[in-house]
Amino acid sequence: MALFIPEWTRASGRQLQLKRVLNGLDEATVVRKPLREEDAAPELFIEHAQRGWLALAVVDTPFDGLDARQLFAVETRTAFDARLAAWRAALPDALPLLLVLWACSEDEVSVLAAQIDAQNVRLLSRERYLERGAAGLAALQRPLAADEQDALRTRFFPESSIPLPSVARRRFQRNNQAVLSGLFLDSQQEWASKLDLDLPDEQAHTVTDLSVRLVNGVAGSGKTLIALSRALLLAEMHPRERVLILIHNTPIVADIRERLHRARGSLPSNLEITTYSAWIHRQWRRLFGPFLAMPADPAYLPNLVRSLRTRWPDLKLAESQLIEEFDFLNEMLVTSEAEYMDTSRAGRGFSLRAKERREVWRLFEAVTEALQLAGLRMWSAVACEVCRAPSHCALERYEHILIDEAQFFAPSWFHTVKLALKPQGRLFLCADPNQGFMKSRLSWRNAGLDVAGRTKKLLRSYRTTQAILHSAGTLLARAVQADPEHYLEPDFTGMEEGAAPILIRVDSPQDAVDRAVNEIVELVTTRGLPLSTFLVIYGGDTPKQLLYRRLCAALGAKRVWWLNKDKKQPPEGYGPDYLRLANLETATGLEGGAVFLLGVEGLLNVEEGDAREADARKLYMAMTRASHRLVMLTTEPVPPDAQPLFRAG
Ligand SMILES: Nc1ncnc2c1ncn2[C@@H]1O[C@H](COP(=O)(O)OP(=O)(O)OP(=O)(O)O)[C@@H](O)[C@H]1O
Repeated sequence: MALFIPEWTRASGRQLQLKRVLNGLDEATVVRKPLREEDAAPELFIEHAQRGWLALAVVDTPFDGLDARQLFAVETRTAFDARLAAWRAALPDALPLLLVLWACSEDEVSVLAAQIDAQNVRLLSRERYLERGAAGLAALQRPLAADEQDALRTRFFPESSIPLPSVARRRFQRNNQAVLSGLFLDSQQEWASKLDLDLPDEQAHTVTDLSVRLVNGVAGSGKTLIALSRALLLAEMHPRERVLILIHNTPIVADIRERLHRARGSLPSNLEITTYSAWIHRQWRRLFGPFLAMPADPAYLPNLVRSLRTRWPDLKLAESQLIEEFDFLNEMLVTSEAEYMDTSRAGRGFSLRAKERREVWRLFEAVTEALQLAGLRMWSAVACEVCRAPSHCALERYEHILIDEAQFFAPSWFHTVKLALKPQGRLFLCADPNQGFMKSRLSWRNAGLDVAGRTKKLLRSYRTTQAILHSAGTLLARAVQADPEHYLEPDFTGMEEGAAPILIRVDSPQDAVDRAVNEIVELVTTRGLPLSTFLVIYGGDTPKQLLYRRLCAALGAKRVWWLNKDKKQPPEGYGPDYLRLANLETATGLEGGAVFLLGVEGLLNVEEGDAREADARKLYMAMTRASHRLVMLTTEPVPPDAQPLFRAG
């Protein structure tokens, strides 16, 4: 069956008849309806990679109103001629236009056909349209030149153009023929971006909880593009509705804003793109007042835990584990000891016996209370406090909330997001379970989201090469359980082969810094690559200040955008060319033509268990940031089974 973009959810009787025929077209066919009210737009466009294009318009005027010989039809006939001329003028000459004259018999259509001299127009009665069926439509389609297709889509479907300039190269080919122009979303992406645009009224009333959609896609499959494209479209279609995009990571938000600024200048005033953290702080202040205080000293909380835990001397967990568990309790919105005893801790990395759980709960209560007395809270408690506020009237509300990187959102975060949706508001999630999953193996259902039957999977990566994705995927598969909710198998069809990641063995973290900087300088000077091609990701023991200083010394003091330092904007504002530098923990969503990974050896050589899985996902995320060249610098030998996945540097 053909792919309808957008889906036809609200079809009238006439449209149902029209659709019955369209349904018979094969699945390589796309049936698009223009979203904008425009006189020169026919009702729909049919596209097929081989057969080409066909425009279709339905004309309701009866024969009496169209027949040029009829005395009283002058006005309606003139209007019809003007419309036809407008359609033809807007369409490429080579694109056939089919007019279905819904209210005319076949004989009447023959009379009218003789009166019309427009080029490349075919008239059919409703009866003939239904009779000829999908095969009749297919026979009318004609190929268009690439520039004509681009012009057509730019005019009638501008919302499907790619909203961000890419810093990575495009990787796969459409039908193994023409290389994608890179101007537009592919049909699956476009379909996802236009889901539920016209939820019918009856359905809207039956949506009891909320309307949610999930796009689950492998790294580089265009999830961020889809979210942006949809948000821009919604903001334009509904200028009085508020649209919010939330992303977990600060650097990717800054990066997107910079790229959007380059591509479009300003954003629509009803669209906001922000980090969850900035957003929830704002919501908290709206509910509780201006003073949202958290411990300023990073040692405050561990010290507090250390002093209070003496009441439970049998508790053997490290302070860091206890704090992690408190975060879990906050994120799961656990309200009582009994509830905690019933909560699944699957994937938590360490087990707890019932007695330990009880003690952890009591310590958690004691810590929370002590913080409260000091007017403080843990970061993870902010969302919780918003959820538990006596009234939510002061919250900002939105008609549409879109979440990118939803795999990193905790249940309490989703809860706050739902509270901020207006009645009948829509939630749109993009996630890659391969890159992590809510810090533990939770399901969407655990997070209070029913995505069954409302999930779209994207398995092809535009960003990276087969070789890089294969290496990253194989390392990940060593560690994760084959659970479809938490692992997506990429589809390599049509992707550029590329070369395996480069592995460089060095003696120390300082050597890794020197070598990476030298390699980058070499590529910049010998190949003339712009700095924006490069993304340097550091983890673990990398001396980050040294890395930053060396990069600045080699490339220019203001040419390095350290995303964890200059959090909002590049050092000299938007415009100049920058190399980007990011901490491993906050590199999600970013991309680079050439990516250098330092300090990730700890992720390769990990023990069995849940920590191994979390680390493997992190490494997968970091490796798949690269579109073309991936260089990994390590101070330790790579495990023998992983060696064939790399080439020596
Ligand atoms: N249809 C397309 N045509 C050309 N390039 C595309 C297309 N879709 C995505 N891309 C490019 O692929 C890269 C990855 O896209 P994007 O960042 O949206 O993917 P993602 O799924 O969010 O990735 P990740 O989850 O790994 O961060 C970008 O450079 C984007 O411009």
